[in-house]
Amino acid sequence: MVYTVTFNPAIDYVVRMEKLKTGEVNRASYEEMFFGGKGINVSIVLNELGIKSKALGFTAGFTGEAIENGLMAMGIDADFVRLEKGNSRINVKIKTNEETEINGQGPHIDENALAALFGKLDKLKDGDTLILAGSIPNSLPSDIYEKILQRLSCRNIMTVVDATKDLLLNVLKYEPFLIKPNNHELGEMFGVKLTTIDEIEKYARKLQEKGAKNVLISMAGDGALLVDENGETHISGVCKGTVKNSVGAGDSMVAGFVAGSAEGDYEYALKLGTAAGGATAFSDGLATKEKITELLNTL
Ligand SMILES: Nc1ncnc2c1ncn2[C@@H]1O[C@H](COP(=O)(O)OP(=O)(O)O)[C@@H](O)[C@H]1O
Ligand SMILES: O=P(O)(O)OC[C@H]1O[C@](O)(COP(=O)(O)O)[C@@H](O)[C@@H]1O
Repeated sequence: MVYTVTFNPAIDYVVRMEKLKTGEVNRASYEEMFFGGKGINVSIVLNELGIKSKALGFTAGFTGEAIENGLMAMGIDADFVRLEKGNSRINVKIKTNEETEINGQGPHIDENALAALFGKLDKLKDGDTLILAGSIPNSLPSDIYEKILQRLSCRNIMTVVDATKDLLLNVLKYEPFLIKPNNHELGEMFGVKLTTIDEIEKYARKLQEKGAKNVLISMAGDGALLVDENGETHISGVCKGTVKNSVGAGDSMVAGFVAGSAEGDYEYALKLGTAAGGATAFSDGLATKEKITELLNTL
């Protein structure tokens, strides 16, 4: 069974306008809402690819209820811990000729709620896959992902971590199966600006030296680089199309890679991940199976 954990689910409120004028009233030419947060996005795209997962994490208030109902309507199995106070986030994504995002902090997660999540994670069995994805609310310490992996380390569970900075660096010693920072996040972790593919590979290998098995570096419109667990480097192709909304492209890539590695080798996993990422970038919402297949055939 595949489990995703989203500590900080969100409703993604996407608005389009020609130009964003700060300090003025702006009127949107398009608006849409999507149920998101990184782990949830991974569950949605896995579902498109025919892989059932259970979405875990925390929800709160009326927005949390809407997220739970939305996932149920999509046929996604979820088992969130309901927080007593606050509301799940509404993340604002403003599309002009560039993308501006305002991601909320998220509700407070207290010790009882955290213990409830740990109780659910304790039920994972050998052979299960656990995908930890996204930021954590400020109320939690930055070693929370590390604590989860430490707790699971005596079981044979395949782990995927899509996070940044310390949240990611702290887990590497538990040898996650896959990590997927983007090229900017990779540079940020080492305090450097990465401009060439050789530099990106060099720093991806540093993450592997710290313990990660497969290091997948996404590079938006420039595709992705994978250093696989056998030490081989793969450079993806690039999908061609018109970008509509790249929110969730990284999560889609994670879902595609996980689905692909269950079916074939790492070269295929990278292709499916690339197609899924591109399919989301070229759609108003997340990737559909149809769009992923269309792009996969071009790679
Ligand atoms: N504009 C684009 N054109 C083609 N593919 C894209 C585009 N944006 C994203 N993708 C695909 O989706 C993957 C993940 O996107 P990226 O923006 O790097 O992730 P994140 O959202 O985590 O920053 C990329 O590696 C690429 O394969
Ligand atoms: O948990 P974070 O880092 O605040 O990110 C949450 C946001 O990331 C997303 O999951 C999209 O992530 P990506 O664009 O990196 O795939 C949105 O759905 C959500 O609003």
